[in-house]
Amino acid sequence: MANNNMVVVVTRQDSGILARFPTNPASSQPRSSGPRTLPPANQRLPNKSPALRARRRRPTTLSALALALAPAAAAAAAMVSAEAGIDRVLWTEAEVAARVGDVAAELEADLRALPEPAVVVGVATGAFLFLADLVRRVDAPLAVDFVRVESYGQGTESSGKPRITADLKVDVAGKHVVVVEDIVDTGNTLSCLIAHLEKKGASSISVCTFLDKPARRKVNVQLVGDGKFYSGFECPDCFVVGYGLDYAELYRNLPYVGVLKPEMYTKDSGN
Ligand SMILES: O=P(O)(O)OC[C@H]1O[C@H](OP(=O)(O)OP(=O)(O)O)[C@H](O)[C@@H]1O
Ligand code: HPA
Repeated sequence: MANNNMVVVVTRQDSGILARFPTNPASSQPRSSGPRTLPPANQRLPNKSPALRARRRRPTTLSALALALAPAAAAAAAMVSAEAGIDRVLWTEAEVAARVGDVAAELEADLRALPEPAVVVGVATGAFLFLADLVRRVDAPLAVDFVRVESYGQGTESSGKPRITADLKVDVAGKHVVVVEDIVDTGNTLSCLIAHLEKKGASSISVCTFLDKPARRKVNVQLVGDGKFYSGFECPDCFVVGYGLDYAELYRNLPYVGVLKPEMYTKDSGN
C-alpha cells in the first residue's frame, strides 16, 4: 500500500540505523504535477555557473542520495541484501519449484493410498519453506505439525547432540508420519527425531527431505514400518544456505540455494 510518509531506513547490521531517507514527496523534493514555471530570465542562473552546476550535482532521488553518501551507504546497501553474501547458486528458484513439484506428486500418490490421513511433521526452523510449498501441492488428506530440533546453533558443524526444543501438538500414535526436513547431513537430527516419534507410537515413519548430503552421513537413518525416503536434490559436500537453510539464522529467506562467500563465515564456525 502506498504510504506518503514512508521513510527508507538504511541500516548496518553492526551499528543500527545509518541513515533515513524520507520518501514523502512533500517532505523531500517538491515534485509538482502542475505546469512548471521558470523564474524570470533576469533571475535565472547562467547555464554554466558554478551555482547551477552545484545544484545539478545535488541528489534528487533516493539512489542518488545513497551514492552521494558513498562509500558508507554503498557498503550498508550491500549488507542489507542477503544476496550479497552468496558466492554461487546451486539451484535456482525455478529449479527448486520444479523439483518440489516432482516430489509432491510422488508423495501425493503414496498418501492417497493410505487408509487414513498422514501427519506431516516439519522440522523447524529449516523446513518451513519446503513444507509450505510441498503440502500446497499435495492433494491428499493430511495433518500438519512442527517440532523444533536444534544441533547447529550459530555454526556450520553439528554438535552431534540434537535437542528437541519444541514438541508436537498432534497425537501421532498409530499414525503414518512424514517427517519433512530441509536437509539430511550427518543424520543426527533425523535419527533423534525418528526415535522420538517411534516412542510416541507412530505406526510408520517416512522422511521427505529437500536436500540430501550423503557424503557427510555419520548415522544411518532407519525408517519405520512402510516408511519411504523422498529427496529433492543430492547436495554436494559444502555448507549451503537459502530456501529455509541458514547460517547463524540468516539467509533462510533466499528463494534459491547457494554457497556463501568464505568471508561470510566467522572464524569459530568450523569453516
Ligand atoms: O543431519 P544433521 O547433521 O543433523 O543436519 C540436519 C539438520 O541441521 C539443520 O538444523 P539446525 O540444527 O541448524 O536447526 P534449524 O533447522 O533451526 O536451522 C537442518 O535444518 C536439519 O534439521
Ligand atoms: O549445509 C547446511 N546448511 C545449513 N544448515 C545445515 N544443517 C546441516 N547442514 C547444513
